[in-house]
Amino acid sequence: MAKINFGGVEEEVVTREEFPLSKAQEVLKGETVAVLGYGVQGPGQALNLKDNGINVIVGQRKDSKTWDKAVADGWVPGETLFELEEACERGTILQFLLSDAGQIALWPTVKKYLTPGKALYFSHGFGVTYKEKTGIIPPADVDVILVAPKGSGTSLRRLFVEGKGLNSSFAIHQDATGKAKDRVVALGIAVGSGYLFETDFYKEVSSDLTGERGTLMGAIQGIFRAQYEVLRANGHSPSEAFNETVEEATQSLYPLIAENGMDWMYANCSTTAQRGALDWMGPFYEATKPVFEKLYKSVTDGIEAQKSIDSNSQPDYRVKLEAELKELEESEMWQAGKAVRKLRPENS
Ligand SMILES: NC(=O)c1ccc[n+]([C@@H]2O[C@H](COP(=O)([O-])OP(=O)(O)OC[C@H]3O[C@@H](n4cnc5c(N)ncnc54)[C@H](O)[C@@H]3O)[C@@H](O)[C@H]2O)c1
Ligand SMILES: CC(C)(O)[C@@H](O)C(=O)O
Ligand SMILES: [Mg+2]
Ligand SMILES: [Mg+2]
Repeated sequence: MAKINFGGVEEEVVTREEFPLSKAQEVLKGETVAVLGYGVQGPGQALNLKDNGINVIVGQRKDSKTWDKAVADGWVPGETLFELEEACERGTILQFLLSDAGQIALWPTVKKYLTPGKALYFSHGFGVTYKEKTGIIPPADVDVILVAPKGSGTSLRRLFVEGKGLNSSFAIHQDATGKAKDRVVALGIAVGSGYLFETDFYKEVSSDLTGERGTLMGAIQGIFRAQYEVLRANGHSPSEAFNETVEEATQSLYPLIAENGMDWMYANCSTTAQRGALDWMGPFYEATKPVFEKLYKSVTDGIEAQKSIDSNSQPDYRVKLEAELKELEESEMWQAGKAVRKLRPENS
């Protein structure tokens, strides 16, 4: 583990320099990694593992769209693509990458194949942390490990192909074999992570549920919508409101933050903008901090997990989610966005 100073706080992390891919390949050479589920994380992790020379198979429900997607991605039925149950039998490391609600339904099947010495791998602390709600209680004689990429499986794959990597957290819930640390770090490197930082299942699930409901997804839509509506209500055109709210953020200013931090993005804007942003960051902070506190409490009280299980276990959960996404898509702001994207020079 490398000791790195993060803004004055020292953390031990794993980098690709100290744990190179060749070491990961060595650790995993006798293993069959079975990726169960081929939704968003499944393809990203499975394809990266395969391209990194790891022995990997995919388990998926036959006669499903995602089975066909797996075939289109090059997985071969009967060789590297199997029904879920057969993949569970063949795998020595079972990567449980069904949706969090789907994991509850498949758990009795997976459990049957968790013979001593195998490893059960998650990309979220959800199933194990909320065991009273999920029933996921692994047997004591298997390793229980986690690698949680900090981003979408789609980005995990895209960045890997570009020679980059998403950072991931890792955790060990159970070390039955004495090999859990090597196994989890090797998997973290082999799925295409940047650097790895250690956590535990509880901290992973509480931070992750907060982040996606907060700045990463929920808050960003809330704040974009609020500003867009104020501009529109005051007579600004959709073009002006969308460019000033979203397009400039994603195309110009956020990439500058990604490259060199907030101060550097500020420094590349006018002094007029800098003065105003420095004055207004306070009121926005004051207005939103209580919302983040409320959100974190809702997460740690288990309310967010319960809501997610209740709604995503319904037979028609996908149809309902799609209907809500459609509402977003059909809103004026995101319709304006569609028109703006079409007008980007690279798209016209
Ligand atoms: N989506 C992401 O990019 C992302 C990022 C980090 C961590 N994670 C975690 O990774 C895991 C997988 O997430 P995902 O978003 O890829 O999942 P997903 O919602 O895309 O579903 C994955 C697969 O589960 C299958 N599935 C759902 N219910 C099932 C059932 N009852 N029986 C059999 N198969 C079923 C679906 O067909 C699909 O192939 C979750 O624990 C999630 O929290 C996801
Ligand atoms: C990609 C995210 C939001 O980071 C992940 O946590 C998820 O649940 O999909
Ligand atoms: Mg999440
Ligand atoms: Mg996340």
